[in-house]
Amino acid sequence: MNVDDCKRAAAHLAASLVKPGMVVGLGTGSTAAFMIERLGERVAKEGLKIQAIPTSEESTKLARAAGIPITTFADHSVVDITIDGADEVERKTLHLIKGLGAALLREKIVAQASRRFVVIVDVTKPVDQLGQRVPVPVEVVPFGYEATAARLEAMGAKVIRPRRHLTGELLTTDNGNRILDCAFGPIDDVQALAARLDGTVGVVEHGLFPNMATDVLVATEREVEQWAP
Ligand SMILES: O=C(CO)[C@H](O)[C@H](O)COP(=O)(O)O
Repeated sequence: MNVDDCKRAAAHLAASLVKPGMVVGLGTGSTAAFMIERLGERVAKEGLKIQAIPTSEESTKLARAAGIPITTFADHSVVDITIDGADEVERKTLHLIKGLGAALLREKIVAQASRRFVVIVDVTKPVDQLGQRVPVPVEVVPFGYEATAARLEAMGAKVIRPRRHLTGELLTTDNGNRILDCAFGPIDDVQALAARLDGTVGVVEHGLFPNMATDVLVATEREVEQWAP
């Protein structure tokens, strides 16, 4: 199995947890895309009746193309289940880094409103300590973002301003904000760092998701492991 096969296996298992009548949060990224495709098949073939709240414009497009009905928080304040990918999962705690696809703000709003938050990853994502492989993406308001970046650097981060692959422009989120990728290295106290980022002026939201996952499905070459906190 290659990485895409692993992502698909985790995505399909997660899609099987969705039951008729549920409001479903749809994550963003390549693993979530397999899950959206599978839910679309269930809607078309089994007549599965669900309503979905996507976490990005990209996932909204995929859901529409897959024939999944879309709803919003104006009609549903609680989401039954959200299924989303992650960039790192800390093995012991199941704390997450998310948002390298720039959708972290909507992802966190939807995850926080969910009864169940199922994270789907391939075997490359679990780590012993968050921050050991990837930076923490931080969504910041455009005004004064250079000053916010300096603030984050003073907190010990190496800050990278990601650009769009094709155009080279600075990345702008679906919410019109900027992303700063903040490499802190291995993070000893995830909740303390999350609190410091929460308290930083100019920061809208960050990609640390401590104590949020209710289930993590990790696809290895042989099976999909199911982890719970
Ligand atoms: O948080 C995310 C997007 O903001 C994604 O879930 C995360 O980047 C994982 O993506 P992929 O499944 O493509 O590896």
